[in-house]
Amino acid sequence: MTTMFDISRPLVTGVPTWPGDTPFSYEVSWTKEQSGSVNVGKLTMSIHTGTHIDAPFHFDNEGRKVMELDLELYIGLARVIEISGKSSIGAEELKAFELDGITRLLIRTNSWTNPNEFPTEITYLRDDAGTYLAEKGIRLIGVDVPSVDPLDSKELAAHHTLHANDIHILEGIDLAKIAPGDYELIALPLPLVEADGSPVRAILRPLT
Ligand SMILES: Nc1ccccc1C(=O)C[C@H](N)C(=O)O
Ligand SMILES: [Zn+2]
Ligand SMILES: [Zn+2]
Repeated sequence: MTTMFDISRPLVTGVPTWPGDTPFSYEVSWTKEQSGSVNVGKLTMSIHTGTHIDAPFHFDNEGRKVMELDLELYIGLARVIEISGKSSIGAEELKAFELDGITRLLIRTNSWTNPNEFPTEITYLRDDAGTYLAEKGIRLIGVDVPSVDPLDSKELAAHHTLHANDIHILEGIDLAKIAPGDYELIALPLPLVEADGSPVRAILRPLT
């Protein structure tokens, strides 16, 4: 019996990053031979690599940092819906789904087709998605792509509208094997006091 689905993208040398962003690197900087007792690893990465959350400070200098976010939102009942083959998603597409009573919504767009390369085009959220989801009571949105906005967007309309409606953002989850339905989500950020986001280990557990 499957007790959990790992929806995190593996963090490994060569993992795709935003063009021009810091490459991911893990190295043993102090070997067992050198230290006499242990291997000690060193990690270098952009926070917006693989599966991660954005804190509002990422796109708003006055915005909250990771430690100020509400941890409760990253654990609990989440609904997975699938909306494939669209260039963008807004209120119109979302209206087709029953979202009453749902706090966390994960959207499987299937638009990041080759996980070994950074995508050139993704399904993004239109401006009216944030207002519609807020009306429905959604507080966390998760997507299977690196951004909720178009990849070349500078205005980041979806990020700002979601934030204005107090909807937290989870990006880069891997939903390729996840059937639509309800699950328990766990995707906790690290206690990075100053940070604009955090990598997360995201899992879904079937409801019992
Ligand atoms: N890391 C970057 C490097 C360059 C340009 C954009 C980004 C982003 O992270 C944007 C996106 N809004 C994101 O939250 O993932
Ligand atoms: Zn991000
Ligand atoms: Zn983002």
